[in-house]
Amino acid sequence: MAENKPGFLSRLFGRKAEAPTAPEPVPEMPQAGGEPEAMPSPPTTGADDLAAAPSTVTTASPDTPEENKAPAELAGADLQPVEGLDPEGTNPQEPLPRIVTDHGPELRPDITAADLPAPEPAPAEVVPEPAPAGARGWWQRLTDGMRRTSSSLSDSVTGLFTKRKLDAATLEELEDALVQADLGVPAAMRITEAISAGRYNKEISPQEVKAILAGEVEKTLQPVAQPLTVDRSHKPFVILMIGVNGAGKTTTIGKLSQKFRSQGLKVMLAAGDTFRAAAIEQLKVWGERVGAPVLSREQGADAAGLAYDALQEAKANGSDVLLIDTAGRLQNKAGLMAELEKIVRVVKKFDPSAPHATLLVLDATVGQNAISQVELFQKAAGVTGLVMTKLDGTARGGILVALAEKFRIPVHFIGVGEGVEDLEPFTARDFAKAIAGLEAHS
Ligand SMILES: Nc1nc2c(ncn2[C@@H]2O[C@H](COP(=O)(O)OP(=O)(O)OP(=O)(O)O)[C@@H](O)[C@H]2O)c(=O)[nH]1
Repeated sequence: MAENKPGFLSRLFGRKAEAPTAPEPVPEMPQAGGEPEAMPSPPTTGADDLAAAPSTVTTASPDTPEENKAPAELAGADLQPVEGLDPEGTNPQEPLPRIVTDHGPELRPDITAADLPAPEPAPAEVVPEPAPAGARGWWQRLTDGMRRTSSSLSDSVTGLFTKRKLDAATLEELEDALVQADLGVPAAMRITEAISAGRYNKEISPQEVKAILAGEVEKTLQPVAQPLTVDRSHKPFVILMIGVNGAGKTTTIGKLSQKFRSQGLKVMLAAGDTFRAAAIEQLKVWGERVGAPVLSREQGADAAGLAYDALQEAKANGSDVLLIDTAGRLQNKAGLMAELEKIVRVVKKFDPSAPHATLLVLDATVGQNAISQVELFQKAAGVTGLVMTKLDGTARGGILVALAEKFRIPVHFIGVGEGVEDLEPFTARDFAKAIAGLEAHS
């Protein structure tokens, strides 16, 4: 990673630190070497170190016109065209296909089975089995999940501060370790300065450094650590799930539904990722598992129309929460953005206050690239909250600190594994302690 930061010494001697203007997009999906087009899409593992795995990134050929190239923000997205899909998602004449509802009435009795194209068999998608309930406590799940980030930071701290005086070189190395863990330059500088304050040229124990680190991280995260509250005055409370493909939207919908169901809420799901048949199937499996009806149509159907019908049905059947899945890839960035804008517009026609929450799902393994994803989706759909997934698959968990510092968007949940239980409400103190490698009650 090439982030520019003034060194500790130069700051000490007065060179003014410049805050970084734009983060450098870092494409993070593993590349198996040069030409990924012909590769089949492998299942996403969440690990960021599988250098030998075939790439899922679609790379533009040199002949691709500039406007059709995938933007850096969609690094990791699998931008494949789907025949018959309106690329801009704006065709009002698009015929409405029959609605397939797993539980509940058919909404288009005027269209019969004979009108339908033969269903395309969807490739099977593995949906992880739920972990036995109560197998691990929340702290255990959090620290297990955060182990790669915390051990990388905590090893650096222990290595740097064991029986060593706190001097400029040590602080510089600490700053580098914090930047490597994706906390961002401003936070890394602030933390280093907090650690050096009043202790310069003195000995400081690794434990003390970790405590100061945790305190500073907590201060940054505190304002954004906000629970997702379902406002019961909206029935249904509509949650739009957005994010690039593979970020973990569908899985997070499953995990969230489980939480809502266990609170006694009636939940309905809309399979708005009509781009990929497997995504529709995956959502149905989750729906069955958590006991939530899923409204879906066939692959390639108009996602905005489906969202509208889902809202109508959720209202009719008294659902408390409607979760709408969306595609994370389309032909190009313009297509993806147009589809999201259209979904929001159409949902508002039914209920001007909806969507009541628009959650951007971010994959922690993409590191700094998460910053450009927030900017992109913010423009298209107005993000109200973040869910960060796959913190268990990366040492780059510090990206949440950089995001909090830059955007101040609420962070509701973090994903620390593939199981249904592995979605933790985001709390600043716990996350800060986990990242610094401290015990729960230290
Ligand atoms: N390790 C880990 N894996 C996760 C987590 N959340 C999701 N995954 C996995 O990430 C992969 C992609 O998740 P999906 O839910 O299919 O992602 P999506 O954003 O819906 O992707 P598309 O349907 O392709 O748009 C799946 O294998 C999930 O099991 C997490 O917190 N930790």
